[in-house]
Amino acid sequence: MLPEPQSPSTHLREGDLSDAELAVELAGTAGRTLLELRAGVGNLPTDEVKKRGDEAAQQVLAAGLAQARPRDAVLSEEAVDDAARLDAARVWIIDPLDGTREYSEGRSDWAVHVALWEAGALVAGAVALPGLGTVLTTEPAAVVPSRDGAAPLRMAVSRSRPPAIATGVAEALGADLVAMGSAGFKVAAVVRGEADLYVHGGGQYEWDSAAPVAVAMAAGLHASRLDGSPLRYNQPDPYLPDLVVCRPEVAEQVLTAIERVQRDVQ
Ligand SMILES: Nc1ncnc2c1ncn2[C@@H]1O[C@H](COP(=O)(O)O)[C@@H](OP(=O)(O)O)[C@H]1O
Ligand SMILES: [Mg+2]
Repeated sequence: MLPEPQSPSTHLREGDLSDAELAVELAGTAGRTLLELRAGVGNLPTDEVKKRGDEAAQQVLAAGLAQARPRDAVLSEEAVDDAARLDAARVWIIDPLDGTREYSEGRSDWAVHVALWEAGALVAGAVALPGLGTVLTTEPAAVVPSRDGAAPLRMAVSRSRPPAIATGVAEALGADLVAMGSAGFKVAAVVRGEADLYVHGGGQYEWDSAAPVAVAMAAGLHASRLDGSPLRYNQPDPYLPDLVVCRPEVAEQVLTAIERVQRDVQ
């Protein structure tokens, strides 16, 4: 039996939960709502399932944030961007349904992202993985399992639009490619020890990576742009087209491989 979709408004009050606890609560609630919705859609066209999923999850997160953090700004994939966020001290960066395609296909590789940016840094976040029945968060941080250093690296990439750079980097590292949907699910695969790195280029937005990167960095993983520079959030243009998340012990090797492959294709 799936849990009843809850309206967070029934019990969320300002100050009841820490920021990380709130992120977990909201991402988990949106995830359960999405599972319930999908179980009840029958054979609706996939575009309609995507639309309903995006809307339902947005509604849960927006209502919960308005209730529990009424003074904070929000940047969401599913809402009109309000420039007031650029002057706000605290901004929630949310992707109500990441991996919309996979969700609509009945797969489990999709996620709900809730992150908090405060004064220049990601300070709290949660990534719900409803298909796996789990939520990763920043506090308590996830514990990344150890890996067999002799085994080939496993590199998570987009299953529907793998970036041009992916194959070259995998070859340079002798890595096996593991294709899956959703930026959050791929970062979570590295956190969960199912993959060792995630490389993306060619297009994405702040909401696709903010919560996953918050969770990954809290767990001690490396996260940066492909050129090794820091990922910056709450920028005027939320386009943030590339990133790499990997185990810290392979970060230097991975960044060197990316640099070499990018130089070769130029
Ligand atoms: N080239 C690109 N341009 C813009 N967004 C991209 C992109 N490649 C991936 N994304 C976004 O990143 C998320 C993960 O994609 P993928 O599964 O291909 O790795 C998806 O988010 P949404 O599902 O929230 O739209 C997708 O839209
Ligand atoms: Mg997304």
